[in-house]
Amino acid sequence: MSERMEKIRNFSIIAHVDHGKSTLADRLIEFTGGVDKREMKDQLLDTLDIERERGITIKLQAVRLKYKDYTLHLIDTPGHVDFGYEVSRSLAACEGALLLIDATQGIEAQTIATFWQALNLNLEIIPVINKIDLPSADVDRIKKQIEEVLGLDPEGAILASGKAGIGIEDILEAIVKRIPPPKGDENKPLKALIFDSYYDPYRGAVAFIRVIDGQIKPGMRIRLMSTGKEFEVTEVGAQTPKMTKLDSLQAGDVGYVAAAIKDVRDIRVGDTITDAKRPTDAPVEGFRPAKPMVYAGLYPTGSTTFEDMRDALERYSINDAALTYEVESSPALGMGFRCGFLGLLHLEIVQERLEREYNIELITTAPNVIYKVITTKGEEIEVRNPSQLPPPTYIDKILEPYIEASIITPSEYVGSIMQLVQEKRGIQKSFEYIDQKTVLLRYEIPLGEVLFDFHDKLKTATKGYASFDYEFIGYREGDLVKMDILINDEPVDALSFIVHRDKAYRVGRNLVDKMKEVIPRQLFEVKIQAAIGSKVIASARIAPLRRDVLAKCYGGDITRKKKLLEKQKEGKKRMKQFGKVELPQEAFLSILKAD
Ligand SMILES: Nc1nc2c(ncn2[C@@H]2O[C@H](COP(=O)(O)OP(=O)(O)OP(=O)(O)O)[C@@H](O)[C@H]2O)c(=O)[nH]1
Repeated sequence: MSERMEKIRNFSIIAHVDHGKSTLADRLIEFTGGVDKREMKDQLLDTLDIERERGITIKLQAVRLKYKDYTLHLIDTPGHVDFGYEVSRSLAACEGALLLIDATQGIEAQTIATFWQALNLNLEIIPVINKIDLPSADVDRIKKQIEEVLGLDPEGAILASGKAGIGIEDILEAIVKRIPPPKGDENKPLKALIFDSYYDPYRGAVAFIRVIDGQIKPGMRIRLMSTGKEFEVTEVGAQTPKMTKLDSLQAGDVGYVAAAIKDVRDIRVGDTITDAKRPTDAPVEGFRPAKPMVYAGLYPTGSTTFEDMRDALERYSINDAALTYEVESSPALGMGFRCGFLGLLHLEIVQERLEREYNIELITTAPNVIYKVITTKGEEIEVRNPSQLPPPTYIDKILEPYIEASIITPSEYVGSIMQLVQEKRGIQKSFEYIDQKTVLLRYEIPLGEVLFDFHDKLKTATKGYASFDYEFIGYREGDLVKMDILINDEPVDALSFIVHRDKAYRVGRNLVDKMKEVIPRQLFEVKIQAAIGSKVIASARIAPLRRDVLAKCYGGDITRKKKLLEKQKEGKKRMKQFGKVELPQEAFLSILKAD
């Protein structure tokens, strides 16, 4: 191994949400002199506004730090279950990981999930007990958990506080002493793993890479192995944390590559970059094309036209390779798009950014998972829109996606969790005390059930003390039926959904009640019905509005009248006209609260 490579360390910080990952990362950058305090604010690892507001990291990036005569690459990982594949690719670019545990909280669901991911990739794991500055920190308890739950030597754990700057040097020392340098061969043909990408208006689509073998420099012709597409490198560099140009990136290095690539979808996370003239014989293992898990319809409303929306989606998806969309037309909502997302958070982010950054007014239909139907002819069809479920006579069986969920909770809430999971058709797989007062539960649950308000209910049932993480485990048969919603006797296709037969009556009943609450009164009576096939199972009526709301203002105060009209206009936002009835956004999402 070259002397240069011996002085490189590549690592990530993995942790449950809020255990202090960003704060520690900032502190490491600050300590190693990357930036001074004043600059810090603008250069936090989280760059997008929405991420910062929500305190969630979505885009991973890689920062090069200098410590003594070592070069450290700190690779950021997204902290949400929607982005599990991205996390695994970022970890694949590392030789080690800091496993951060909040000393006041202890091990939580995501701690274990990311720990397993890192372990499966053979990373050197350094446990860090964080937030020891807090009076309620219980270091002994955490040490015990580290030993008993993770099977790691608790003596190797570092005590730290990112906030108070405690243990920062110990962490850096552990990184250089305990994490091995990268393996690889500078003289072999180029082999580089893509672990993230973003769109830069000046550079085009930019890939974040870990070079495994060989080197990459400007002028070189590169090939992306999953598609065979070729590009010429215009720039390579590293984030220090500013984007800093370099002459080359070599085996063991982490950095960015720009190659006048117009579309970020050409840069697939997990793909391998090689030299087009002298290609490597095999790509890095583990590539998987991004696969949406959740679909929803997005429809233009207000002054936004279908064309505006198509244009915005086109521009938006240049920067988000995981979003898929196709034109869909709904009898109720007109022309719109069926979009595929990695998960619910991803959906929310897309929706918010389209509204805020692209000024799009839109309505989203309730998200649904992808169902698989085996027809009586033995064909398999993917159903991404519940209204397109074939009629029962064509269906042999319906399959739905399942997840394995891990829930960590104080033991007093186990009873309420069991009840909740049972309502969600979960099957308990294991029950394990991780210390005297904390339990780890594993369940298999249909993913569709988790979309329906699981998170909030879990929070309520455990006063926010339980943590939750999951992974996809495959498709299973379910006794599922399609439920249609009728407004004034007309079915609204965009409100159809698929539900388990045993719960259909309860959900149908709750749904019409919820809709009754959110649909504003109109000048005529509105009838809402839930039906399976031709059988109506629940219905509700909204009494008509009295005609004299505005009349009252005539001759009266003009500003009051204006206010009233403005208020009505505001209320119109995110509404969709269905026949004569106006349906607000909440009506489309009522199903999420109906279980
Ligand atoms: N007392 C104390 N608070 C800390 C420490 N580190 C972080 N915090 C606080 O804990 C909260 C979460 O910290 P972050 O660094 O944003 O956590 P994170 O793990 O990056 O969160 P995500 O990006 O959402 O995954 C913030 O309010 C921090 O100020 C620490 O060492 N001591």
